[in-house]
Amino acid sequence: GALTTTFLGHQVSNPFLNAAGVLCRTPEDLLQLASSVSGSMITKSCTVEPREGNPEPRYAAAPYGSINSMGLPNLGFEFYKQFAVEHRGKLLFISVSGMSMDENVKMAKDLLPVAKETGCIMELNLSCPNVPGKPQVGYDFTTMREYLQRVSSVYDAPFGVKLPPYFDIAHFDQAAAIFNEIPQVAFLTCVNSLGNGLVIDVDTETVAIKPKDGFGGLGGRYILPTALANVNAFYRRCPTKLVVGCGGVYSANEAFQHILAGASLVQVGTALHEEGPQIFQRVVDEFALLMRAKGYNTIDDFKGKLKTL
Ligand SMILES: CC(C)(C)CCc1c(C(=O)O)[nH]c(=O)[nH]c1=O
Repeated sequence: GALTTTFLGHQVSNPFLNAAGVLCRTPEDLLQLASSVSGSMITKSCTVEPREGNPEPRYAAAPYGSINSMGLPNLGFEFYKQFAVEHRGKLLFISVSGMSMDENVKMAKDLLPVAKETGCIMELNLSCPNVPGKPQVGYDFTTMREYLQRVSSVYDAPFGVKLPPYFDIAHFDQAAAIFNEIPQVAFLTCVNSLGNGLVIDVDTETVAIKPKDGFGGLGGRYILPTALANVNAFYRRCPTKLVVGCGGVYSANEAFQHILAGASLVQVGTALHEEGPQIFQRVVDEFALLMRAKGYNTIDDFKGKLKTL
């Protein structure tokens, strides 16, 4: 169909998938995704050991999106690796977010044979925690470069990185320079939630989530312009890499913006959490109508073709 596209040699029926973390932690979640219309799917960021995560409420819907401090609840690397081994059908991404560089290197090394065997693709979450007192790895460029050098030295297959949003042109330049040094980094997923927002309920005069005094990552409508800027900034700076868009996608309209900005695939997080996996059928139908209305036959007809003034 018109929405068919390829990603690192894998054909997908449409460019849509879930954002890591949403509807992808448990076997029940993953079955809902596998049986949805999404062209591909990704698992919850995992650590070597299973984790309970933070006390609830740890996710809250907000007027223009969502806030979360889940705390990396996941069933452990072995579960998601085994899921990849047994999975048949749509393209599968495995999100990895170890608690240390050693943990990430270990998971990458263990995932490699499964990736080569099954065609699943690793997405390394660079919002993973760093040494306490230091910023997340995605904001610590020295550590980020070391992470990517060490992972790519044990993982000789294409992989991607999930990036926090950047806001300073110099940071786009410095981050892109690092990614361009590492050929194994085949794609950049922009963006993870906007870190440490605060949602307040005026009636109760209280924060929305329990962990971290209510501080958490923002998703949804709050983050679309920032997500688009990050997609386009890295699309322009990393011509040998693919970009995956994530942030603020509720309909074909925002997905089209992400693809115009340079995204090859488009992830849906907050809107998927709020609407459920039937959102993929709705967005696919809307997207086909939008392409027809604009006279486009394939995604490549308009990918990255954003015009400037
Ligand atoms: C924030 C971390 C817990 C360090 C990583 C997992 C994660 C979470 C989470 O599990 O809290 N939420 C997000 O919006 N993005 C993430 O990357």
